Amino acid sequence: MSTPLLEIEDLALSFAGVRALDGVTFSIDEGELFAVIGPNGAGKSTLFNCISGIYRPGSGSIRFGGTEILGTAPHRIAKAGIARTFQNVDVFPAMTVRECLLLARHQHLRSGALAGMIRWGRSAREERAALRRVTEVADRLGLGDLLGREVGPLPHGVQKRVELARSLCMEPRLLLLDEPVAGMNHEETAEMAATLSEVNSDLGITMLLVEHDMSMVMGISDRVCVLDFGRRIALDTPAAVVRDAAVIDAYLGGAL
Ligand SMILES: Nc1ncnc2c1ncn2[C@@H]1O[C@H](COP(=O)(O)OP(=O)(O)OP(=O)(O)O)[C@@H](O)[C@H]1O
Repeated sequence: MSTPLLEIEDLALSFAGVRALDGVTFSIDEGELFAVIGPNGAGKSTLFNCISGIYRPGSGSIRFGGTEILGTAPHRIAKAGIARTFQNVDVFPAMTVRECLLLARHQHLRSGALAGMIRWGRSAREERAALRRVTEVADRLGLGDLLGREVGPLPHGVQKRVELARSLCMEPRLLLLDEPVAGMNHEETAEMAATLSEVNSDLGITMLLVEHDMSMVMGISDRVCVLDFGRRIALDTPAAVVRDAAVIDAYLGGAL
């Protein structure tokens, strides 16, 4: 059997006595669309912040592609292939969609400013490749016609797409999606769910999704992990999780 892409083992983190994560263990295989759900305060965002290196857990282990990443700086974790989107749209409003995506893509350009001045040939080639990649991603996410538009005035649902596009421009192996359909209407939610499924199956990008919209989660996820008060109370297929008595009691009774 191949090594899982992400292995979370016995992860624990407390804030002033509050156990935000309490011995959480699970692993995600390459290519999976994996969801983490649970009531408010269950520890979902804390988990994301531990994986992306923003929080340092008190104990446990996080292995990515077989390598321990716990204690690694956030920019190195991003460079290693873990990208994330945020619960609240976090894009620069005065930038155009193209500028926004190029900025993300820049992380992958090998030439720095000085190298760019000395070896402008390679730098120019990389810039052209970056533009090509940005255009491809924008087209895939239905943003092709909006590349020259400023992000600020765009509708919320489109801004969420720009955020997704930005993370895809980093060519991640693992994408952490923090409430990708929060604040979206029914139609936008259905479109985003279809896009995430496509990106997962067509580009083979493994996804870890946190989301409160249960019909969306259950419709697109391969497996679902349920947290409650920082502890894992279930880990199974969507069909099994919706029938789990502990999950219904802790969360789904209210969410469905
Ligand atoms: N920086 C922090 N300082 C203190 N307590 C925190 C901090 N971050 C999270 N917590 C606490 O840790 C627990 C888990 O919070 P977390 O935000 O991870 O939950 P969540 O599942 O993401 O909730 P939601 O669905 O509302 O986003 C909560 O009790 C929260 O109050």
